[in-house]
Amino acid sequence: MDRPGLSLLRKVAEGVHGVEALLDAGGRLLWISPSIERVTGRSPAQCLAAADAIELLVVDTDRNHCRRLLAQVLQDGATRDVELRFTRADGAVVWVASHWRRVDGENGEPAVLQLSAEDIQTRKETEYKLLETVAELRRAQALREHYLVRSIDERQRLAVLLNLIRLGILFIDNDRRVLYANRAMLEIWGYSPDTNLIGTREAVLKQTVLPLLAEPDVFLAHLEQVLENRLPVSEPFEIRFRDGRTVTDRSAVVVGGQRAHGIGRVWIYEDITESRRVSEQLVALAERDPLTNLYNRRRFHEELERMLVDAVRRNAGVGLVALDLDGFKPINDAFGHQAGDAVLVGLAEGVRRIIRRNEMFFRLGGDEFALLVPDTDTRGLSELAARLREGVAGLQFSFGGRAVSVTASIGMAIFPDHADDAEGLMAAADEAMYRSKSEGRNRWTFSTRQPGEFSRHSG
Ligand SMILES: Nc1nc2c(ncn2[C@@H]2O[C@H](COP(=O)(O)OP(=O)(O)OP(=O)(O)O)[C@@H](O)[C@H]2O)c(=O)[nH]1
Repeated sequence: MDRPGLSLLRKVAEGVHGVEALLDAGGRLLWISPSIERVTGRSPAQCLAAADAIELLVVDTDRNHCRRLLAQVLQDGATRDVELRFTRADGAVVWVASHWRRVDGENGEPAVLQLSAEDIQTRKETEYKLLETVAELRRAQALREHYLVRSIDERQRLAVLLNLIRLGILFIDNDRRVLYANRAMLEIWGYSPDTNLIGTREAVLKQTVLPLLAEPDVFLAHLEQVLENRLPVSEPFEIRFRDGRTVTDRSAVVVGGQRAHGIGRVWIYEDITESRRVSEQLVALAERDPLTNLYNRRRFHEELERMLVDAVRRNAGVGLVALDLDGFKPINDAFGHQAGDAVLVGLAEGVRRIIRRNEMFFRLGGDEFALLVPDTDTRGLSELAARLREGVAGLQFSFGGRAVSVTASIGMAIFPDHADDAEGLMAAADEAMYRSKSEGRNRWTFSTRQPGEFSRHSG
């Protein structure tokens, strides 16, 4: 090639955009294009002055690979393309796409290596970002799947649990549609166990359940009160069913995870029929005499105290009537215990018929009875006593073909005329009753005590 052609070629080589370099077999730099300065911040002169250009320009982890490539390309003449990293003068790393090619010398000159390198840093950064984004997406996806599996498991566990418990659970969403109902809810409200209520409107539910209720209007008013007032938690409400069941309901607004306002309302139903029956039975056992079903001595004391407090507040009188059967033991002895029982039951029924609704009759034990009479005075109590005496004496029994009757000795005292407390009143009525006994039985007697005169006449 002639000289002008050579200088033109040099100009072209020096003006190339990418980096072009020539290296000998020892890795020494023979020539490098000025573009190296744009890519690495090092001038061609600095590069040429370096004893080992690979060490100067290539990051340490890629250097050995470069040296091997150099040897291989020079040896077999096959071109190679590889992405590697250059180090910049400021310490930063620049990715380049490099092309390695052997250039054979003319006239016996040794072959040299032509290295062409394109700056691909921007592309690499984009690639990295993309990879990071993909990795992030994969992690998020894995996490979502993990939580999905966990939430399905959780839901299964919850569904089994909710179907096992005896409380009815109903979840109504903000569109007033059923979102969830457990088995106990279906049972309480008379649905078959396989009914699917999900999506059913509240209004439709109402239509099916109202006919089951003893007081549908009361229930509707309760629903309205809870829903209109948007009560966060409603108080327990008793729902009475026509078949005799009693169910309580309570409800609460459910606040969603992300929404500040509620996402619906959960209703809890509890059938308390059985527990109510048992507790009523227990109360009855505790305060009633099993033979006559009259209130017992325990309830007598409670009522006496209560009536006295009430009487003081209202400035009224309370009458206490003590009633003891005459000659009861001989009935037991002659006709047996069962006959005695029949007399006690007959007496209870007979007295119940005589007394008014606000008067309370108690069996204190054995053949001993008591009556509490609110708002009374001497005259009222005398009239009652007369009716009682007659009523008892008029009771007719028949045991073993023999007609049997009983009489009662009655003693009376009035609060506050004869006593100013419960104990005093009982002592006064007892004393009067014993006077009836000692004066011939089958009669009624008033106490002669004065308030505060507790034990003067006792004994
Ligand atoms: N059949 C029966 N007898 C009872 C019951 N509780 C107590 N008694 C009996 O009632 C009798 C009460 O004795 P008393 O008060 O002396 O009998 P009474 O013959 O009426 O004597 P007076 O009151 O003096 O007339 C006793 O024989 C007890 O065994 C009961 O639940 N059933």
